[in-house]
Amino acid sequence: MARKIGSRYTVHQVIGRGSAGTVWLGEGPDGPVAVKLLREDLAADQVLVGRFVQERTALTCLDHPRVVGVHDMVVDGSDLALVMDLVQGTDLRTRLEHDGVLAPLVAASVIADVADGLAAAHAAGIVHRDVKPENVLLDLAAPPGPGGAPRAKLTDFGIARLVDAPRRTRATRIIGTPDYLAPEIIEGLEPRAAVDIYALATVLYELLTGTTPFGGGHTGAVLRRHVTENVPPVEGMPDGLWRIISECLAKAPASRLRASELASRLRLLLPELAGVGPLAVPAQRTATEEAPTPGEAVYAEADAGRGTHRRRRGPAVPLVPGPTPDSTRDTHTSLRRPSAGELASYAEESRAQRTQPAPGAHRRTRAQQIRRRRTLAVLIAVILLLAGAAAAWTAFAAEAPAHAAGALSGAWHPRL
Ligand SMILES: Nc1ncnc2c1ncn2[C@@H]1O[C@H](COP(=O)(O)OP(=O)(O)OP(=O)(O)O)[C@@H](O)[C@H]1O
Repeated sequence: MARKIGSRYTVHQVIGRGSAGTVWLGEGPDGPVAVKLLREDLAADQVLVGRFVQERTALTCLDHPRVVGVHDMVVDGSDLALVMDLVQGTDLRTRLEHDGVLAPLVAASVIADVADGLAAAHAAGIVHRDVKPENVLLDLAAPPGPGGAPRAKLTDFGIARLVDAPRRTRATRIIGTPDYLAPEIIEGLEPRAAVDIYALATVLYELLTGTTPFGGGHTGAVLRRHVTENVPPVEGMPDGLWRIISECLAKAPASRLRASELASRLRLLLPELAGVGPLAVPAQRTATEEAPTPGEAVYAEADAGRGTHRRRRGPAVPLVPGPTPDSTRDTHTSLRRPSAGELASYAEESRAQRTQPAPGAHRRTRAQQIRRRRTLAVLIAVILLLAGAAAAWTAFAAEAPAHAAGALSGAWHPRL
């Protein structure tokens, strides 16, 4: 079903859905484009429309091969649309879901591409603020990079901030996706370029291990870990990659690499990563296993219905035509920022949990608890069954002589 967007674009087919709207395959005066049509409620928000128009230049000025370019913005009646480069391929989340983990060479090459895009954005004074696998598109039509790695492009610059900002963002709220939030954002500092580096290092860790370093469980637990915990070394992780990840996940923003440094450090490592197989990682965790501590319970509401770990799906433009992906998932979010007291209590909880040093270990302990509870339940059931059987036997034994006598006499009498 074709539909006109403004006077210059026609859209034909939905190629994906995100929390802010629907992405369509379209046609413009210069050829095929991707058109992100914002949700009606957002498009009807005059403050939001005003902000989009104000930021038009910032959004459309970024021209870099590793960034999905925004060519145009259309405000037309009830339509508010961003016209973008059309990327033929898939997004990094879908690739990760398909593969589980990526080989170190492929992961490093993809992240180096994204770091190049970020370097260009940061040089232009733009902070992305929502770097995550969903916002990295893999251009499968372009010649592959080292080790056959697909070329990556970063998309959705500033969209989370624009969409969340007008009505919901106050000094007390956080914009972003919990797993990728730098600690300084949680502590209330103004997000600078280093927040993107922290998020990108989180993505690199996730590509290599299949899980984010501080994710899992309720949002409050995730925020606490960002602020108070350090990532323990991962068995089998190539040293060079581990050093880069640790530097970029530093709690102090100033200690992190800059985007251009990150890109060049990763590229220097590529030759030694050639031929290194993907890490052997344990089975995926189940995020819902972890119950919130009292301090974290305040975030349960933010988690409800959002499914911070629901992962999705959906190609950008599939090279092989298939069914239209339905990618309805709320990925970025506006959260209440924890108070200083809550952060301090998170730190206390962290100290109390010293026997559970790593998020992975934390989750394993929780799984063990569940197993222990199940074993206990089975034991109690067996004990109750045995007790019942014993009581029944005692009662039977007490009555047995009389029954036996009656039965014997009853059995014999007729024959007498
Ligand atoms: N420029 C593009 N070219 C091709 N496909 C795209 C493009 N931009 C987005 N897509 C696809 O459209 C889908 C939805 O993208 P969108 O940016 O709306 O949401 P998201 O980033 O996945 O999630 P959210 O906006 O909730 O963070 C994704 O599957 C993505 O792969």
